[in-house]
Amino acid sequence: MTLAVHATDGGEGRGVDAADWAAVGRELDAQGAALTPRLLDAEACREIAGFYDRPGLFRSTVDMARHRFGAGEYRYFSYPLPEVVAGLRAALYPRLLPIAREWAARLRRPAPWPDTLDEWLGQCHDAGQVRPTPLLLRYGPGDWNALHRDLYGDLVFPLQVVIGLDQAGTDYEGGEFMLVEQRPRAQSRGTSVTLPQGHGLVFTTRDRPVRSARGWSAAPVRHGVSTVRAGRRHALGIVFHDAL
Ligand SMILES: O=C(O)CCC(=O)C(=O)O
Ligand SMILES: [Fe+2]
Repeated sequence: MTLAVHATDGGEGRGVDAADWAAVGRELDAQGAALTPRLLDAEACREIAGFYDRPGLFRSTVDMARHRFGAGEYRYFSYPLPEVVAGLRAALYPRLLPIAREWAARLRRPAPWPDTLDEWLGQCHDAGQVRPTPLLLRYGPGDWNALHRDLYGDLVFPLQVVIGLDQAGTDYEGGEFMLVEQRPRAQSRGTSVTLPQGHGLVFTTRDRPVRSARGWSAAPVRHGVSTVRAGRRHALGIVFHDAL
């Protein structure tokens, strides 16, 4: 599918402030996912992809085949996060917060998220969720990511962002980002998105409100990546709650 890109000025590289966040919220309601304008230029994307070769930046490496998560590898950053990753995480959080709160209100759930990422991470850390969750993924031919949810404890921020770091069709083939939404009392809906380099895709971490006969109900959402057929694909994943 093609998702609309929401920029207020059409400019590239203007970062988080250039996005029309109200439009992102509407697109999330309609599609369950929404693209931001470009957040990182090509050079920044290459630099971040290159972080993968610096094991000192990471707390752990996951062999996806070994855990039956798919095939390929990803690495969780350690604290302190590289400045660009920490900056994006802190800048995106307050933009997604109104959407998170609105969703909680629709679902009549508590909205435990404070105004700043630092305060929210403080709550996570007090609850024992102390390990950083931003991650860098590297896929080669034959690699894929099974449908999953990035839940690491009771404390959950309901939205997350993935940034594609390569150019689809040039750097790699295949490797579409996939979402599957389980609809209440109905068959599931699938959506695939080819991540445009440097743009963020905002999507649902656990479940999202969908209209039902009597108001709203929560539709569980899983995400994954289809098999990369050629080349190499990197993605930066930004999750806002930390892990136990
Ligand atoms: O590689 C991707 O596009 C998805 C990675 C992922 O699972 C995530 O960012 O949580
Ligand atoms: Fe994920």
